[in-house]
Amino acid sequence: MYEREERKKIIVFTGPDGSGRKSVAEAVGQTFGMEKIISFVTRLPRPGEVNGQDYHFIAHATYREMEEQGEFLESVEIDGNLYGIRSLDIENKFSHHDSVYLILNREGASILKKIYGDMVIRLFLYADRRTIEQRERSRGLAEDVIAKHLSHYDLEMSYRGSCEHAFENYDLGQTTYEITNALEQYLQRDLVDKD
Ligand SMILES: Nc1nc2c(ncn2[C@@H]2O[C@H](COP(=O)(O)OP(=O)(O)O)[C@@H](O)[C@H]2O)c(=O)[nH]1
Ligand SMILES: Nc1ncnc2c1ncn2[C@@H]1O[C@H](COP(=O)(O)OP(=O)(O)O)[C@@H](O)[C@H]1O
Repeated sequence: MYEREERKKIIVFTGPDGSGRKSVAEAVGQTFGMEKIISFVTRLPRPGEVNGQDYHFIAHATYREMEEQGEFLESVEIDGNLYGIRSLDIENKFSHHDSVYLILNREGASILKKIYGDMVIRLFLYADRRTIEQRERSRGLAEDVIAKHLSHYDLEMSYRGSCEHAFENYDLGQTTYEITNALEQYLQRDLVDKD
């Protein structure tokens, strides 16, 4: 039992918005057979976002009810929207998988670290502000969203030194390769033959 608990890991992808956390997390998640913990959010879905895949998109009142019931492990407000992780989701995923991953801002990452300690590995991704701005624009994000994201840039960047690992992300393939190598020490690869 103790040995199994030791194997359980929570991989947190953090860093400024637009640094590539989601793109890298999806690739690395597949390699290790890790399950993503999907957050609940009160913001509206953007074009292309899928409910239950990107987020659980819920009404503000529903979020508050869940919060009152004590369902959230952590809950934060970002630019007027509420974001939270349900405790039950982590427990359920852990009953079938040894490792899970999340994409969180610095606040969420530090709350999880406080709760789960050594089980949490924080991977900090970053790129320079100009590159991030260009990426977000070519991704088609609205100008007001880009501006809000950039307004958090310096604060998010200041979290780098607190994280277990940090990766500059300019070449997606290279970053994914480096993160996969770094995670080998914590996780076993999903060695299922996909041919
Ligand atoms: N603390 C915390 N942060 C979250 C949660 N879900 C998402 N985030 C982060 O909060 C920020 C949300 O920004 P948003 O404009 O919605 O960008 P998105 O990354 O495209 O969804 C991003 O940095 C997310 O990674 C959560 O449940 N808790
Ligand atoms: N190394 C990279 N080179 C070029 N574009 C990238 C790279 N990494 C991510 N992107 C692009 O940048 C945008 C933001 O990436 P995303 O993974 O959504 O970031 P985050 O989850 O950190 O906000 C996306 O359009 C993505 O395709």
